[in-house]
Amino acid sequence: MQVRFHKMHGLGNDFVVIDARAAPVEITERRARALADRKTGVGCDQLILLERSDIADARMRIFNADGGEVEACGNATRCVVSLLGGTATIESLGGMLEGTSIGDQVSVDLGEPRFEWDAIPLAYAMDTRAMPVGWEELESPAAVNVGNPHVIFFVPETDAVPLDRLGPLIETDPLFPARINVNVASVDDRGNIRLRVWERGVGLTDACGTGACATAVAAIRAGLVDSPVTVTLPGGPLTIDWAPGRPIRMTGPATHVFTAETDLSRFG
Ligand SMILES: N[C@@H](CCC[C@H](N)C(=O)O)C(=O)O
Repeated sequence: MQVRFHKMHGLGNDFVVIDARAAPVEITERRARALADRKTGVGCDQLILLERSDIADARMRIFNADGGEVEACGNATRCVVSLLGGTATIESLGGMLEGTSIGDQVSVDLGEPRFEWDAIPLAYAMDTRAMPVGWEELESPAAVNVGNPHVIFFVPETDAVPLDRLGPLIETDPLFPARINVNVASVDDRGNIRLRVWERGVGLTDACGTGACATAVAAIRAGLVDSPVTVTLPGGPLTIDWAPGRPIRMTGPATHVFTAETDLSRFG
């Protein structure tokens, strides 16, 4: 079965986007994992499937490179808005999203963050501003759900953290029944944060839009920075705007790399 796909990225966090609004496409966990494989498939951090929606311009389904379907992806949301053009609404497992493209920049509204321990979700009750837990030098994280679950460690220097070793340990810790995205952040000043992310179901990525949102929200909530704040990831900067009781707004680039066709039956 031949399908057309778009290769896109947001600050290096890359996607295979299949537009299945006109003709349904079946994606299984095995097929998503095979498509995402960088050696034998097309290669991407996330596979994005666009379907028809009765309540929005499109329904966005997100599959991590390990094949698991998840609720939210900030960088992919910007890419999908730029693909749909102008101002677009998107239905997702994480909630209703809305965004606008202005040149190569896309601004998206990701809804309100959740802080309750069972909304993260955590295995048991604790204060999500500073949780009394730690993994080696990473201690007292905050947790925020921005459609998907994030834990955030504020550290003096992000590059000094062995995230490739600690990321998988934290992602799969029983404290996080849905697993978790792991963020390590350094606050440079009241307008700037540096961030590295170990993504659930993927590993280290060049950028994570929801990670930037969760980190900015945790830092604003802790009084460490002011909104809007620039969050700089290895792939580049995102601007995050948030105040309590308001939705999170993220602005950054969306890049279309190429459009091609592939035979889906190759991938199981
Ligand atoms: N790259 C994404 C996040 C993708 C989903 C995440 N790995 C999860 O499992 O929740 C982003 O830009 O937000």
